[in-house]
Amino acid sequence: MATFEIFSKMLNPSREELLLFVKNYSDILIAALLSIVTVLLVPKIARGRVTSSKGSIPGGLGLPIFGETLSFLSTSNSAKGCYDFVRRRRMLYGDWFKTRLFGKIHVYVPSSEGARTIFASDFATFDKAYLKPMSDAVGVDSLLVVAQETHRRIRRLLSDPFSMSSLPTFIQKLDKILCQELKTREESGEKFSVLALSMKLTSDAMCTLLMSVTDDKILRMFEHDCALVSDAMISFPVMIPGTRYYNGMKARARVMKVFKDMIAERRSGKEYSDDFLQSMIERDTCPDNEKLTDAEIMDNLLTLIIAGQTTTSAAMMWSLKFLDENREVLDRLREEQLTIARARPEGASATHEDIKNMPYCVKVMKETLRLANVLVWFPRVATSDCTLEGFEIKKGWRVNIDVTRIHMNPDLFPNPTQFDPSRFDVPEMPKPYSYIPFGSGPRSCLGTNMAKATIMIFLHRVVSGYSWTIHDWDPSLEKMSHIPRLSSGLPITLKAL
Ligand code: HEM
Repeated sequence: MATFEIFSKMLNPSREELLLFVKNYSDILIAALLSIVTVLLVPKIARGRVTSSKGSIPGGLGLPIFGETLSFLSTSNSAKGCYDFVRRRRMLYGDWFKTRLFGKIHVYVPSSEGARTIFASDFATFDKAYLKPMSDAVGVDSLLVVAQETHRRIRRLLSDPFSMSSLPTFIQKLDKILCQELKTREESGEKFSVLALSMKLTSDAMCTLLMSVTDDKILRMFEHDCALVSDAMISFPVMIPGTRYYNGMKARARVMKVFKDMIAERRSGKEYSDDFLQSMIERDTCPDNEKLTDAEIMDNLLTLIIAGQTTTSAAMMWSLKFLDENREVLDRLREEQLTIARARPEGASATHEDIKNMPYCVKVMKETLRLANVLVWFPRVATSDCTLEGFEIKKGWRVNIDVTRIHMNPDLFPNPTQFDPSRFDVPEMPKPYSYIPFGSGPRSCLGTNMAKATIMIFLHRVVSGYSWTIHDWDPSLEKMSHIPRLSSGLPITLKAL
């Protein structure tokens, strides 16, 4: 193409090209625009670096109000992922640093001691705090964002489907879906993305467990729309068509409408299987503290699907990559898994009992979660002035437990970038709160047992049934994701053993 034509195309983009540009860069464009306006309106820009005096935390706060939001968004929009924003600042300021994002001062807490203090003071000195787009995505009645008293009630009522007693049924349902999906993919011989498969599996398993949804059209709608809502969690929260935030909020509205219709249908007297949604509806006549409002049911159904799907599916994807890179670990795991598979009658489901007999798989799962850090930090807000390890924290500051730093600290985990399940040969961790993939305390992960079981059943079926070939080794991370995931999704082909 002649140079003139190239320039002419750049200056006169097609409608599709413009839309694609807006979709990919809208958050950064909006943040850049707002930053420029601030620079013009505020006469003195306090760009100064805040240095460390005794008790104060070092860090650069950037522009007034917007702080380093632009840099955060642009790092999140790169192939290194949003945690690179933290990594770079740690190199500049040291382990403890502060920054300003979306108008709030954020402190990153890099130590297991700091994590312990925060977990122990959850609901007292600290409370949960999400960035605005995150709380908009899950809704004001979500377990993730409600205040202490409401949290206690909602958590108690949500706990049932995630108890140990519900696990055997969940494992059977998941195993059935998983076996079918793997068989279909192996038989087709075609390349597929592990991430896409694990997103589908976790979404379907959750929708079946919570609402007994089996209609494929509705399942695909949930999978698609919940992923859009999740994508909106890192975005600039303004309703401009074409942006991630806009698309996420529209998807949220569609999902809410389906939930509302399902609740109305069930109340109209249709018969339904015994599931979480039904158990909530049957509480209609209970006192207020023993039930959920419809808005609470809907926000929390969405929360559970998103919280369970994105985290667990990312861990499943990383587990296959780490195993492929560490063949001696894979061989040992396969030996264990084949013993279990061969002891089971032909065609029978994997069971909860099977999982209890997989000591090496437990270590592989734990090491995957340590190295993958699917939740890169855990956000809180200080509800009063306090100190953390001698550093002053002001009321209203965001305090992020930097679990990635803790899990990658060489003093706690020697040679931390190495995938080495044998670290977990010893039952005790090197220090309390040094291994916290599911958090701790009153806000710890509600789906811990389910997530562990899902990853282990996945590993069991893949490793004992198939070998795989990875078709793309590009280490780039997905852009604008709050969860580190390979942008390739890890494309593989399967071959039956
Ligand atoms: C590998 C998978 C998973 C990981 C690594 C993970 C991790 C976490 C962590 C670290 C927290 C606490 C965050 C904090 O303290 O700020 C959390 C909370 C939560 N998780 Fe998970 N999670 C996973 C899977 C699941 C699943 C399968 C579900 C259920 C469907 C789930 C539901 C929740 C909920 C509802 C909360 C909020 C609890 C509360 O605030 O009381 N998670 N998760």
